[in-house]
Amino acid sequence: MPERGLLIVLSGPSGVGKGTVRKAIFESPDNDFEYSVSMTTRQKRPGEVEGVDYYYRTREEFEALIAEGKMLEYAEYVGNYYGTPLDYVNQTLDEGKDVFLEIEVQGAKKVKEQVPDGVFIFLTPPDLTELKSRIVGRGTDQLDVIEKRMEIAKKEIEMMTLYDYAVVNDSVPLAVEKIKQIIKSEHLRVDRVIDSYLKMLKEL
Ligand SMILES: Nc1ncnc2c1ncn2[C@@H]1O[C@H](COP(=O)(O)OP(=O)(O)OP(=O)(O)O)[C@@H](O)[C@H]1O
Ligand SMILES: Nc1nc2c(ncn2[C@@H]2O[C@H](COP(=O)(O)O)[C@@H](O)[C@H]2O)c(=O)[nH]1
Repeated sequence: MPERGLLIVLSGPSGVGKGTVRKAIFESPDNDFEYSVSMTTRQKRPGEVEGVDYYYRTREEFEALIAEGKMLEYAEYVGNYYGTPLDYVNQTLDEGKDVFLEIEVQGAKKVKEQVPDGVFIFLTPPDLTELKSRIVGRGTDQLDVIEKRMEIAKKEIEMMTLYDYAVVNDSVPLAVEKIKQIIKSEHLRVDRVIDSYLKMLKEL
């Protein structure tokens, strides 16, 4: 059986650039992570594709999946549910592949409780003014939603202490490189490689 893969959680406030950084990581020719597509009850935005950006479900469908224990985590964010389907994550980790989640902070906290040996990376904005201008510049949200996202962002930044690493997203290529380096180092941690060495010693 292959060694179980690593669960990588990229989180941080709305608009910091999680999606942009994650897409850049997955577009790298050397990428070998598997992306866990989330499920949401929010409306599909122009250009988004079912099964690629999200699985779009009704509230009733989402709540049924929660009741059946099919979500690794879920959170309600600005009036919609967002969550990580459990089976895909477990199957892919069991195949020895690293799974990458891009989720908001409440959900990341729940994942940490269940998978404490995951790698938890908090993406931070250079400052709050820049964060707001990124959300406004993206042009996907009405003013009231932008204000809600900014209020939530301030509380989320306070939760950074729950994470293993903080990466400032001042430049996308630099943030991508730092995240790749973090994951490479995590793979070399003694507690991750010790089992294979112990097995080798037993076989001597
Ligand atoms: N390093 C950066 N410098 C300048 N702009 C950036 C940077 N990273 C991302 N952006 C821009 O910021 C905006 C928000 O990025 P993105 O949608 O990736 O954020 P997000 O954290 O995934 O947001 P949400 O959590 O709401 O989905 C986008 O317009 C994106 O192009
Ligand atoms: N807890 C979870 N949060 C998720 C998941 N998938 C995405 N998200 C986060 O939700 C907000 C809003 O996303 P948007 O697409 O409406 O801008 C953002 O912070 C995402 O990272 C998930 O499965 N669980």
